[in-house]
Amino acid sequence: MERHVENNRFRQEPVGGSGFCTRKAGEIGNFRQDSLGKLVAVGVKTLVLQAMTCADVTAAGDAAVKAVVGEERFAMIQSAKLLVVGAGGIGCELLKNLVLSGFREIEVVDLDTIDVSNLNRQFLFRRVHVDRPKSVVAAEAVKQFRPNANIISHHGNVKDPQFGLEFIGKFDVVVNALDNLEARRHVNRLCLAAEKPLLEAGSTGHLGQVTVIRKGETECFECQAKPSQKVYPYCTIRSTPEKPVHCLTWAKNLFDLCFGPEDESNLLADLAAEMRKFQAQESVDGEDAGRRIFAHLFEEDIKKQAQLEDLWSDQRPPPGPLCYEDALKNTERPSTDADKDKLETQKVPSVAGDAQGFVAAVAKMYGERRELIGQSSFSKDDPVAMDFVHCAANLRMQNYRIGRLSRWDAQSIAGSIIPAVASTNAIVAGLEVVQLLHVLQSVGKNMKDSKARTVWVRFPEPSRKKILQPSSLHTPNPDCFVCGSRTARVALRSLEECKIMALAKGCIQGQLGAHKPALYANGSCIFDPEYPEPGEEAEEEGLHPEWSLSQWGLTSGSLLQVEDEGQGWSINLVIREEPDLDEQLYPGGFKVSQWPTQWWLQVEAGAGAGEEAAKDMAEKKRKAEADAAEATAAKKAQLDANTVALDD
Ligand SMILES: Nc1ncnc2c1ncn2[C@@H]1O[C@H](COP(=O)(O)OP(=O)(O)OP(=O)(O)O)[C@@H](O)[C@H]1O
Ligand SMILES: [Zn+2]
Repeated sequence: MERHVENNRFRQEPVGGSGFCTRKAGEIGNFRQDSLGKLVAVGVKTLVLQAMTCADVTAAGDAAVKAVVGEERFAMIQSAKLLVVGAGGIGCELLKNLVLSGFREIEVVDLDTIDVSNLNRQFLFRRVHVDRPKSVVAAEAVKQFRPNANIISHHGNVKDPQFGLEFIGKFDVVVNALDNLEARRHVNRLCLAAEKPLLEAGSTGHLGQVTVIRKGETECFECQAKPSQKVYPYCTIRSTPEKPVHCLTWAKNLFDLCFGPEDESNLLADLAAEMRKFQAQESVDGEDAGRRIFAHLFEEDIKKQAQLEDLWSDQRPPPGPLCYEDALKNTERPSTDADKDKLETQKVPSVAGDAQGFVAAVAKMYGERRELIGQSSFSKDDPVAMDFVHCAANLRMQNYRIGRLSRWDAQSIAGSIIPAVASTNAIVAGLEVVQLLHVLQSVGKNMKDSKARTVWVRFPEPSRKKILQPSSLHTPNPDCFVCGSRTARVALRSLEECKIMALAKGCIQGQLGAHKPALYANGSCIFDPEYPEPGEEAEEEGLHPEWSLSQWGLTSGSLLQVEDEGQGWSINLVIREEPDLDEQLYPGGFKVSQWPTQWWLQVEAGAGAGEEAAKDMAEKKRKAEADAAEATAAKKAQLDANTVALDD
């Protein structure tokens, strides 16, 4: 039995009540909460599900669809050019629905290959397809339903440059079936820049959502802040873990620290120099490095932590160091009666197993993965990374007397996994097609006058016994830094200490979702994504990624322009030094907020200076925005000039 999971968490649930429009009889919201099976059977009047009953190919299918939607809509369906992003749980259902609904011009992008764990819910795939690209197999499969459909597949990351503005510009509508925030943010920005409508969808267990985004008319994907990942206080992770999740967070940071690019926002960045020592030699022996890292982290560092008397009490005893040889002797596995029905990965290993597993994972990184050292980052789907994190977290749990975990449980927690439900994906994909029809019919009209809605799938706690809940589309948030004011504030602890590369990576990429941002101050480029690390080439270009913000002449209140050409997105940043920025809440050293004018003024005025200060700030802000607009225009003119020169 394989584990089948997905992590499609994407949006907070609505607060309920206001904002939800009432359902009309016969529309998609007319379901009752009897069961999910009944849900699919009862009240289904949608085009999608009607078309799905027609398993047979081409003409008969087309005739059935035409009979349901009428000639005019059918012509619209047949000519619409669609881009589907993602061919996983929702994407497979979506592609099948689209071709059975008569759509013929479809391109699909997916970066992944088929894993055996996908087969229980991604019904276009079979065991023989394992390891083949999802986009290619999905396109082949749905073409069998409708051989007259023109389906083009792309095996690649939608963030790659070939899927930029020009590519997106070819389509009438983009339909997302993704599972992660970064890719969604990226496609959102591309669609805004290319002025193409976007259908956004996601599911988490029994919850799902579909919504419509059209520039200037509806909220974009980033108009509302997304629930951010839970942040644990730095000292809990670094010194006083109490729960397995604290140790797993530590281990994920450790993996990135050991095998990823330099990152000052890593919670264990203070260990970087020591870890680099283990990697310093040209031909590091992986096993040896593993044992030395083991001794450093689980024995020596723990001894030091145990000596910090202030941290420990009777309720919280100091951690116990673990030496490698002793760990190898501890071969007993904690087992229960229930264990006999479990898979091996569902059982907790012995401490010896964890110690050997840790060293083996390090050895693999230095063996078959050697050329990826310095470029890797933790993924729950990467077996070597997951082995490393599971064993490292368990060894730390042993240090701190916290109950260790099976690999299964470690993977669930480390990947924030909520099991995928195939029915939810099917419902969400069906709703996407319904909304797609509304969007196509709204071309040239105001979105407000269309039937397009955000629709929530809520189970097992539906609102007023309705599992499907439509709500009106919201107008854009004027303060949104992506589609609205385009100005954000970043507070940082120290301009003196913060390097420009840390700002670009930790804050502008990590928190603001930029893909490859270039940073400008006073019209000059101070960070170029082509030269993200210090080196001779960067220096030749007059760039110094390792310089601090004060070395670049920035002061509290300075204005920066961020340009992300790949995303067709730009933003103005006002930076502000806040030495008291809470270290626990903002371990990366940055706090980002949008530019809600009133709030800014209140904070500044509230700091004591009264109305005068408020006026002063308003004037400063006006000037800052004018400067920003001017600088952006100057940069654009410069870019245009460059383009002409190159073309010549
Ligand atoms: N940046 C991206 N570019 C292209 N495709 C992407 C990108 N990010 C995610 N995807 C694709 O989106 C799909 C999402 O599908 P789904 O949520 O079912 O995830 P999964 O990877 O198939 O399942 P699981 O994560 O549970 O193993 C995946 O096929 C994934 O490869
Ligand atoms: Zn927005």
